[in-house]
Amino acid sequence: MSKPVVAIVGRPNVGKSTLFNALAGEKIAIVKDTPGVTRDRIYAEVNWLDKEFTLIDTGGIEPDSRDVILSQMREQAQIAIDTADVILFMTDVKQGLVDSDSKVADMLRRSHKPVILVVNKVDNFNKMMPDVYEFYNLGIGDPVPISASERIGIGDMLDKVLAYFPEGAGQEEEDDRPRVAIVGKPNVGKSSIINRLIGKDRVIVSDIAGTTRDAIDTEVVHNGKEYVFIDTAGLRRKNKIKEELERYSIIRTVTAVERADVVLVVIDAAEGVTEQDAKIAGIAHERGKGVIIVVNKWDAIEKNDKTTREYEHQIRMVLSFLPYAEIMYVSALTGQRLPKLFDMIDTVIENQTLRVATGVLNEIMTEAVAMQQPPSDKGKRLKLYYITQVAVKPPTFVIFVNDKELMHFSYTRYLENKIREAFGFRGTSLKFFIRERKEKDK
Ligand SMILES: Nc1nc2c(ncn2[C@@H]2O[C@H](COP(=O)(O)OP(=O)(O)OP(=O)(O)O)[C@@H](O)[C@H]2O)c(=O)[nH]1
Ligand SMILES: Nc1nc2c(ncn2[C@@H]2O[C@H](COP(=O)(O)OP(=O)(O)OP(=O)(O)O)[C@@H](O)[C@H]2O)c(=O)[nH]1
Repeated sequence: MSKPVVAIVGRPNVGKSTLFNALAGEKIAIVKDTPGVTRDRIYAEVNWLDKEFTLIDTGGIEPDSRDVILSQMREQAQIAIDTADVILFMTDVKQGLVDSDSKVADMLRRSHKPVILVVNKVDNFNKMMPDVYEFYNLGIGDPVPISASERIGIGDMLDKVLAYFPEGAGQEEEDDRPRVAIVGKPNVGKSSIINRLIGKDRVIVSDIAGTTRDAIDTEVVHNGKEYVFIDTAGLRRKNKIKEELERYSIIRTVTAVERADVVLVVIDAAEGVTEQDAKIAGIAHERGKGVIIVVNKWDAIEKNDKTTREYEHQIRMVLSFLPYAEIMYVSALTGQRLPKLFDMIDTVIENQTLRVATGVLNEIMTEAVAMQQPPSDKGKRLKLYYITQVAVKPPTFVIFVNDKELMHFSYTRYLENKIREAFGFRGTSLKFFIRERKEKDK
């Protein structure tokens, strides 16, 4: 079972961003070299009483008239219904009950999704409770008073959220079939790839960006082995302003990537690799998933003996945070190299779950330290005592040192390269935690 998704829906100015920040806290600061992904606070990881969930903010557009507000709220609510396990429907005790609140409440009620009615800006519970009762009129359950800015009532609200999580949420899936998410900008050929892999036309593929349908999990059998493809093609919501479409596409990508072992980041060869591709790839990287960059429409470009190298160079530059990612050049149109994708997926999954024995790791570390002296500062030199692998998916290592401050990013990167030289780990990120240990308890 993957991490549950909680979505916030509500009118402008009710305090969604404030609650988002209160819940996400510092955790939203993500790896610095991943471009753009969370700067605009579309989603964050939240940890409450040892339960983890992904929080998404479905809103964020400045509305200018009543009609626009309502239509945007419907849109937000629809995104929440499509993607979330629990919906936080946020209202504002100061604005009181508004017509659009009732309309959205009707929509949420019909969806049969768990909804928690949050009444914000109740900065003083004693004085303001009578105003909160008015919200019972929405008919979607008990209003939960909070003050996002004063951080009152948030714990009780989160308890209610957690109560809706399915048993075992956030834990390892029993199903051990490889799960592969196909992500990428509109029109790069996601649907076409999956149709080719399945061998029949499953969905309508069209020339207009954003015209297909919602994500579907598809089972594909290759050489007698089952795979589950999670595909985000078809941002079928038309006539959207660019920002909104992008927000929606990021939410969809996040929720698909969350459920996957390996992510195929599809790029259009004819367009080349763009910043938007980097944003999407960054989501897979942040989450420590296996990553294969699939350069599609390889049939559509003119090639000579340098083309592949030039493409690779370009990709490595724009996606510099993903040096470990595998790259494949395919064509959904002709089927070129698509069957090879399965071998690549198998390899990446093996690498994601590879465990290296502690003895071997420490040999590598000792040798690496002998070859390149660890950094020092003010006469104090970094000492590395011990390394051990503590987790897989992604492979995660803990290094015990004398002083954390002395462990430079570049030295960690150097050790990572040494480990990769020995074991490859192609297609997967590696995580490192640095812990201090006093010399005497070594
Ligand atoms: N008194 C009070 N004000 C709050 C509270 N929470 C948020 N606000 C204020 O309400 C205003 C709107 O808050 P935001 O968090 O930006 O609201 P939002 O829903 O994200 O707004 P949009 O981005 O327009 O959708 C800000 O001025 C906040 O300071 C609260 O608990 N009490
Ligand atoms: N030449 C060429 N065209 C392709 C290839 N793959 C897809 N296309 C075309 O690219 C367009 C978009 O393909 P889709 O599969 O709908 O793309 P998508 O990524 O699923 O798009 P959305 O549903 O908008 O997210 C269609 O016109 C396809 O025929 C390919 O390998 N070569």
